[in-house]
Amino acid sequence: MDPRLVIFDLDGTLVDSVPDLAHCVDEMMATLGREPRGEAMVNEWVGNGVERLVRRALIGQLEGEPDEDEFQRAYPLFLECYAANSSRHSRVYPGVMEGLAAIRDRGLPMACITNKAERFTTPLLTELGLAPFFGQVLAGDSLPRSKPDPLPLTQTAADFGVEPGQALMVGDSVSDVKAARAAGTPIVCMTYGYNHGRDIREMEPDAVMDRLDELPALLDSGRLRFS
Ligand SMILES: O=C(O)COP(=O)(O)O
Ligand SMILES: [Mg+2]
Repeated sequence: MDPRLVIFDLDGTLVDSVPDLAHCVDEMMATLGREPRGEAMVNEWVGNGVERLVRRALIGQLEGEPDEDEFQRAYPLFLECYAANSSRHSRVYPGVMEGLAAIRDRGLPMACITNKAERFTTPLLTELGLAPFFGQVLAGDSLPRSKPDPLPLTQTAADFGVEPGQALMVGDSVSDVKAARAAGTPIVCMTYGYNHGRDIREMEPDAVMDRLDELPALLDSGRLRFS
């Protein structure tokens, strides 16, 4: 049995966005007279929106808060850089276009839910040719609460006229798993994404995939259960 809606996360699931994010983190750090962080560290800090990424970059770790004055100087620097560079080096992962096309050809509606801010989400989806696949896109600042809160998932399901348990979420991080569990939506995760340096299998998604074009076979296997 197929889901009645498939919801995709963006960063780390569809798009490898770290090259552009790290470039702008490092530009920002240089302007502040500080050391660059580099792609490996930025990889661990993506997933809770660009504001949280900037805060993490300033303190050099996942948890904690930077000096507020420095954040107020830093954040506009990052935003300006990323507005001009959000899809310069970002690429869809191998298998993504094929996987999305296969789900579309199966007649299943698709939505995208990201914690990336709306002003960056829309251009990125458009420039990488992903926008036409999605009937709806919710960004990190589209609603009062974002993933790991279930609100974007329950809202999207309602907008498509289905129950959350009739949808499938495809993500890459603990925030996706928590949001999906809280919404009652089955969740499959990509093994290659960004999960703060942890293997996503630890969060026990319903299944994992190495490439998105494995999704049709996973649906055919009957391993996933929808209400
Ligand atoms: O932190 C981000 O901006 C990316 O978030 P996403 O993985 O929800 O797309
Ligand atoms: Mg993600």
